[in-house]
Amino acid sequence: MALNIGEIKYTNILPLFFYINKKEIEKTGAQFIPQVPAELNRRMARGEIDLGGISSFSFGENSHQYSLFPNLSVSTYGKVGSILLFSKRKIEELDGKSIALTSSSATSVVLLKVILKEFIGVNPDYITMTPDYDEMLASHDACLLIGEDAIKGGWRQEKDIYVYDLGELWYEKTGLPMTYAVMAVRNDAIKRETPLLEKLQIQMTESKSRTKADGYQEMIEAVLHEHGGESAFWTNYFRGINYDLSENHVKGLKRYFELAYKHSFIQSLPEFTFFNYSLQGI
Ligand SMILES: C=C(O[C@@H]1C=C(C(=O)O)C=C[C@H]1O)C(=O)O
Repeated sequence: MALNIGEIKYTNILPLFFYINKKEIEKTGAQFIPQVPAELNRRMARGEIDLGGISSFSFGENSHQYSLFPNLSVSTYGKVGSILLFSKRKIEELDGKSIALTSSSATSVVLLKVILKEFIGVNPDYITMTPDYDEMLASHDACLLIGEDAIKGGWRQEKDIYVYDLGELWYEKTGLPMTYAVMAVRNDAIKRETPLLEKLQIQMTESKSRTKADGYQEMIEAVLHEHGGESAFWTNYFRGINYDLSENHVKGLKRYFELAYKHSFIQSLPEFTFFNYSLQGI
């Protein structure tokens, strides 16, 4: 059985995939599956995807079956720019109000709930919706969007709408980085496909360094073509994201899972197991 590889279809993870030699990988029969995180999470839990950029929350829910690619993630120390709560009211005034949550996310949905419950002390009602800024705000007091849905919502700069960046709120409250996505592999695939997984690990790690080395400029040409916007915006966006998974990132994730557990958003605390840790420095 060839390897199925999940690729988050938002731009935030692109630095880890941009320079992968997909043709070479696909020659083995492997395929890349671009999808929103929530769909990749589901397919990976069912065993239809073997390796994927997935929501860190979903890793936490299935950690006994997954291992992490070392030193790869989508994280920030503070502002992320693409995980945004758009609200008609100040965040402190959302108690008892209704918040529409994007159906594409897992990490950020729980991050929002944790922040509101633990740090702000409000209890809104939540409803999950297909991401659509106008429809969500037409019938709810606030909405949570991620990825390009959030970025494009931010570009609207609507007065009367408060915009909260969850990465920034998390950092203010905890002083820790937040990791939104990890590169996880199913343990059953490791036994079957070790050499190909090592090749992917090396290529992703190299893609991370190479995109960073030119300030993401070659990659941004492709992003501009697909999404528009200003080159300076994207440069600032990718420079604000941190693609490592250091001990400090794991500390941030552990804090996140402890709070999620405290408020019953997750059933148990995850274990962190790594694939091929010895290659982490490359
Ligand atoms: C930075 C982002 O990180 C993401 C957020 C995720 C989530 O909330 O589950 C999952 C993967 C990442 O794509 C983003 O989508 O904007």
